[in-house]
Amino acid sequence: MRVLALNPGSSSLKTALVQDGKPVGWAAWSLPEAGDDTTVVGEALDRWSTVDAVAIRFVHGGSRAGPERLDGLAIGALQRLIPLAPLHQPRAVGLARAVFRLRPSIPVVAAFDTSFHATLPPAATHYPLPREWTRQGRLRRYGFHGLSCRHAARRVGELLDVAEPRLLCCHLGAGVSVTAIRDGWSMDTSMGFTPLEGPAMATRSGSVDPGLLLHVMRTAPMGAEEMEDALYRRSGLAGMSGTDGDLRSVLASATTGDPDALAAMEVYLHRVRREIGAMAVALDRLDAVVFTGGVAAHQPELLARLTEPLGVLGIEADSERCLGDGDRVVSPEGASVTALVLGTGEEKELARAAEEVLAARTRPKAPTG
Ligand SMILES: Nc1ncnc2c1ncn2[C@@H]1O[C@H](COP(=O)(O)OP(=O)(O)O)[C@@H](O)[C@H]1O
Ligand SMILES: CC(=O)OP(=O)(O)O
Ligand SMILES: [Mg+2]
Repeated sequence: MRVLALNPGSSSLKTALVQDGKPVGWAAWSLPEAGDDTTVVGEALDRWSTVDAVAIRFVHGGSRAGPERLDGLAIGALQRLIPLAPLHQPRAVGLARAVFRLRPSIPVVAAFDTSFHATLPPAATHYPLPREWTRQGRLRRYGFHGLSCRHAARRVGELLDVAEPRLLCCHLGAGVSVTAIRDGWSMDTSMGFTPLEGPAMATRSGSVDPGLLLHVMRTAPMGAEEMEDALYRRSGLAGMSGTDGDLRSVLASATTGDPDALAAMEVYLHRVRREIGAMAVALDRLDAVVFTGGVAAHQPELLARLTEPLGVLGIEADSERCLGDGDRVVSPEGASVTALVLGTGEEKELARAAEEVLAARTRPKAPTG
């Protein structure tokens, strides 16, 4: 099956043609350079003319436990989740609508970041808020980067000779999260109700004391839109350093001795380390730590600096090994935890989801009686 995978991230739009599980074509844009949804989809469908299905990454799927085939009704339901993932969900909805417009006969499958975390233990999903707020089960922690985590768990299973591996998946892209995974199951994760919780990100604040936000609301009153803009688009590395938040820009400013950029890097690394520590306690032992996402792929030299103070958890990365290519072990010989850099497998997981959903639809029904 030839699946066109569409992966709208917060700083990029990645597309791939995946044939029988193997990516055979790839195109990516930095945002905001990518054209409008119809142009992107039109170009992809022209480039890879024979496509059996389109798979789209939706970061928020609410309580959906697995991928699903989209129709107009389903898109409408996903559109209602836009306020819970304002950097991602509008583009995913727009891409789906563009495929329907341009090629109404191609099946479109949505795969959700949140589905991987649908089985999180209750203690990891529940917010300590008034019962009246949480009773319906909607105001809870959902978790994100699930397609990336699923791929990381799959690769660790293939690469390490360990039964029921316990691993941490550190996704370092424009969004940043850390997830504890036990034998393929999510045990805890740093992102929550929205992809705003957790470490500092490219333009997102990550976790801040809610009391600080209350204070700001009182002293500099602003509406929800303005607060959303500040927390999602004007905070994180961008807000701290005065750059666009791309790690390349922050590192370039830090190299010139810019004090804000230097401080931003320290805060960024400190907050990722803190989440690594927090997630480790969701596992009864630690076999592996995976670094993935654009930063792990393109700034692997940062990983030795990131892991330097993590010896207390047995996590180490060797600076020479970090500089290698492809999926690789970066921990030194004899380290108690295997540290790996893995390519981000979201597009492969998208294609797999489309194959699963469409195979289930065409499979003949088992005879009854
Ligand atoms: N070609 C590249 N060269 C160097 N760094 C890159 C490159 N592409 C991405 N990055 C780094 O990866 C980060 C974005 O990660 P990525 O996972 O692609 O983002 P998204 O969250 O949009 O999916 C950027 O901040 C940048 O530091
Ligand atoms: C969920 C999320 O933050 O995704 P990305 O890193 O692709 O922006
Ligand atoms: Mg991404």
